[in-house]
Amino acid sequence: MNKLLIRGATILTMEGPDAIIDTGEILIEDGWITHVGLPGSASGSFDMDEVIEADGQVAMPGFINCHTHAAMTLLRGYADDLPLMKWLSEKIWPFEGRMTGEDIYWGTMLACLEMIKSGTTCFGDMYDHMHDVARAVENTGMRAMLSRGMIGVLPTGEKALADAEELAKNWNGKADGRITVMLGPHAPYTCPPEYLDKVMNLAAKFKLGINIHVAETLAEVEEIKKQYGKTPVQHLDSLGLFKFPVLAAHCVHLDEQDMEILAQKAMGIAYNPQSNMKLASGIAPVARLLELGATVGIGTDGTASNNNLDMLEELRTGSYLQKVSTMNPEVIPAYRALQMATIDGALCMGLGDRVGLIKEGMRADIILIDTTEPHMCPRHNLVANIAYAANASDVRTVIIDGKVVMLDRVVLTIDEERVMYEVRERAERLAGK
Ligand SMILES: N[C@@H](CCSC[C@H]1O[C@@H](n2cnc3c(=O)[nH]cnc32)[C@H](O)[C@@H]1O)C(=O)O
Ligand SMILES: [Zn+2]
Repeated sequence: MNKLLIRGATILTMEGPDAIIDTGEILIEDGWITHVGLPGSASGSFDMDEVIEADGQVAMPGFINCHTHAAMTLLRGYADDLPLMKWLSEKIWPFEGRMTGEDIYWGTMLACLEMIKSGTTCFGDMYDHMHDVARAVENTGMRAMLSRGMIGVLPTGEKALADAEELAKNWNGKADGRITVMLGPHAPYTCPPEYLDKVMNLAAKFKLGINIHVAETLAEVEEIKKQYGKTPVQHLDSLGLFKFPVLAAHCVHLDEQDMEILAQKAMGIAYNPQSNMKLASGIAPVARLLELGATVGIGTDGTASNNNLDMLEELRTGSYLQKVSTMNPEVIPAYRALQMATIDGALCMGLGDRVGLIKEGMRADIILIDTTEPHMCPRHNLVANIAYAANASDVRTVIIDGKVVMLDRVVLTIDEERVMYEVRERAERLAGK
């Protein structure tokens, strides 16, 4: 058995606003959190394989980015300052059409590197060549929910379905259980009802959830209303999509009935504040969705529309944006924002029984954040300091599934130089330079 002890840290368990343990310790055995408590309370702490001294640091669950397209790091800074439909059809899709599986592998490696260095331990992905994405997840030690993006209106629509089936067969539950699979029909405007029927048949056959972009822009809502006489959410509901566990990304333009449907029937909603701001898609009515009882996680979306994968930045923007758009500073307080970026993100991807809390019986996805820098001083409120003041570079150490993947800012599973070299070369080639 492998035993890892973290001691000296202040533990922000995320089990509740008061569930904070000062200078506590966490025992991890074979990747499981088996003890969380006061100093000296871990039984048999003398026979550890590894001890991490974490004085001056906060231990909390790793961040969970519940909506991204990891390999889009290759497109970071390639096409900015455009609206969604023009951005996708004129810039992004032609570039993506030139990508190979190897490109996607290296793009995902860079994303994993960036995520680990900013404290993200788990991400939800939707892309192409998912076998290569899975390889990167396996090699870097990350945890991920993977879905093959499927665009039904393309000639490759049928192949995408076959790929999705392959992905489920080959990778669901693999990489020591760190990889799970969902189906990824891209959006209602790219997947007509007959195509979504096929997706639902696959979901039933393989017992998979569905990851889909919904109601991202006003243009989408108008188009779907014109075609089907219903809002995107009500259209999907009438097709029976919500009989399956659905993770709905964006959900920016909703009416009250849409919000009730999502609150009652969706497994989760991925809120992507920075992407929605940058593409000027709009502001998702998250404060209202939460009032109605919806589960909302936070996503960065891909780095072509963000342009980074920094979850601390994202949760802060997400909270501030709701405050200003409702003109109510009380909505999404600091602790709520941290919940959305951890346990609620896990729930959105069906992983809430496994990760998102520091609690006995959960897998150990834990980050250690330094609190000794000037911008974290004084400590009136630790939660506010983390949610509103911490930087990605304050994340010192990252543990995923009980394995130390970054120790004191050195990523142990990835050759940083090599990854950046590969991505630079490939990005240039893909851009046609
Ligand atoms: N090219 C694939 C599908 C890729 S799925 C994921 C797609 O979502 C695209 N994407 C990224 N961000 C967004 C967004 O915010 N809204 C809609 N699509 C997005 C992304 O560029 C990518 O093309 C095929 O052969 O069917
Ligand atoms: Zn997306």
